[in-house]
Amino acid sequence: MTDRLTICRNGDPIYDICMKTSFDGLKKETEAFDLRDHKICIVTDSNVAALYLEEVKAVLSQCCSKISVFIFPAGEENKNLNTVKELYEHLIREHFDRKDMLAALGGGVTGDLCGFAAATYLRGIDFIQIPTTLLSQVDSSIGGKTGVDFDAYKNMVGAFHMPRLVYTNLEALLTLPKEQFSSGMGEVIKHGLIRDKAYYQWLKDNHDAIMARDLSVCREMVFWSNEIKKAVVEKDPTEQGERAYLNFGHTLGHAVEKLKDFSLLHGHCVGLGCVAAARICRLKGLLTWQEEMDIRETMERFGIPVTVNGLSWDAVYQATKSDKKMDSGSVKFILLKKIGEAYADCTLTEQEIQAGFDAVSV
Ligand SMILES: NC(=O)c1ccc[n+]([C@@H]2O[C@H](COP(=O)([O-])OP(=O)(O)OC[C@H]3O[C@@H](n4cnc5c(N)ncnc54)[C@H](O)[C@@H]3O)[C@@H](O)[C@H]2O)c1
Ligand SMILES: O=C(O)C(=O)C[C@@H](O)[C@H](O)[C@H](O)COP(=O)(O)O
Ligand SMILES: [Zn+2]
Repeated sequence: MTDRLTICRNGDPIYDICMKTSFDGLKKETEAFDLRDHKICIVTDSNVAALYLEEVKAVLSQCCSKISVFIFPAGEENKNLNTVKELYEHLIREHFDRKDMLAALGGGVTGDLCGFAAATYLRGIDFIQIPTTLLSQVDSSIGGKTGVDFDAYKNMVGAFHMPRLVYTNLEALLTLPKEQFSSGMGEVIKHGLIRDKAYYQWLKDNHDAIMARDLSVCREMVFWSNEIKKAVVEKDPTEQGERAYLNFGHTLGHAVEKLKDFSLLHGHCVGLGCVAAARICRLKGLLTWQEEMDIRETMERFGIPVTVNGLSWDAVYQATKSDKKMDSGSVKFILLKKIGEAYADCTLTEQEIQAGFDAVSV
């Protein structure tokens, strides 16, 4: 199996996704950018810094004249404009110019935040993604969506800004806490549900090896998810249409994430949102009862909570309507025509959406 995918636009290559089992190959990949007279700022969070910063710094310093480091406290609650402001201040202090580069070393929080700073600092500088969580390896590092939360509204401020490279070290999965691994599985299962029934089946068949983090099976999984995301974002890079399918599970998921003050993980909220959406699909006659239950049980088997407590429907509905996915006043909801095929529905009534929420609310 090849260890590389290339993201293209109109048939022209834009950037590569490399899947390796160490950070060593970063040297060769970044040499291509000829940074001998330029600087790189590694942006990372406090947890990842303790694990991987020194190793990555040592590799990058072989092909770049100066390495600078910006470390912020880990957690979704820091994916905001305050942290971006601190990063801008750091870059100004360190005299970063348009030819210098940022490197996002970490999970989706780091990638989204660093990518947004790269999109806006000096009207845009280059950045690379070095994703270290399952979620960031399968989803957030690819496709150029960058941004931060604003007033706890998810990704309310952002930009499309493509990385120059995505360098995935699968071995980083081995240090990931269990709940973070299962959070990534929420997005992985989503990929199967919206686009590829065979992938969904393969995930169920390989449950034990995946949860044991067998790296050869994880590699196949990351590759398969990357292929799905590549196909979607190449066709619709700025979400004019089909890219919205990647938002399956997110409409209610984002509302829960916000209302729970980010105490629940993103991928878990997405999984919960997929279970709620599956109920709506079943009530609309698109999925059978068995299929709805299969989706619920699959999420549970991969460690994703399928219930949430303490949320009122009114609060959830208000938060849902304040998310970005509104279309001329209606909530744009992603549903499944069948397992493996998504579509966007702007006609759901409040009662239909509430029936979905009832499937997960306790
Ligand atoms: N841009 C996109 O297309 C996109 C797609 C999906 C999700 N997202 C965003 O991604 C974010 C979630 O990303 P995430 O789940 O990676 O969260 P995260 O970045 O907060 O990482 C999760 C936790 O794991 C730690 N960590 C990271 N790598 C580790 C490793 N190898 N070993 C041990 N610990 C490690 C981090 O320090 C953090 O505490 C959300 O903000 C979500 O909105 C963006
Ligand atoms: O890449 C996309 O497009 C996605 O929708 C992937 C999602 O998993 C991700 O959480 C994304 O950030 C959500 O999109 P948003 O526009 O609602 O922020
Ligand atoms: Zn997501």
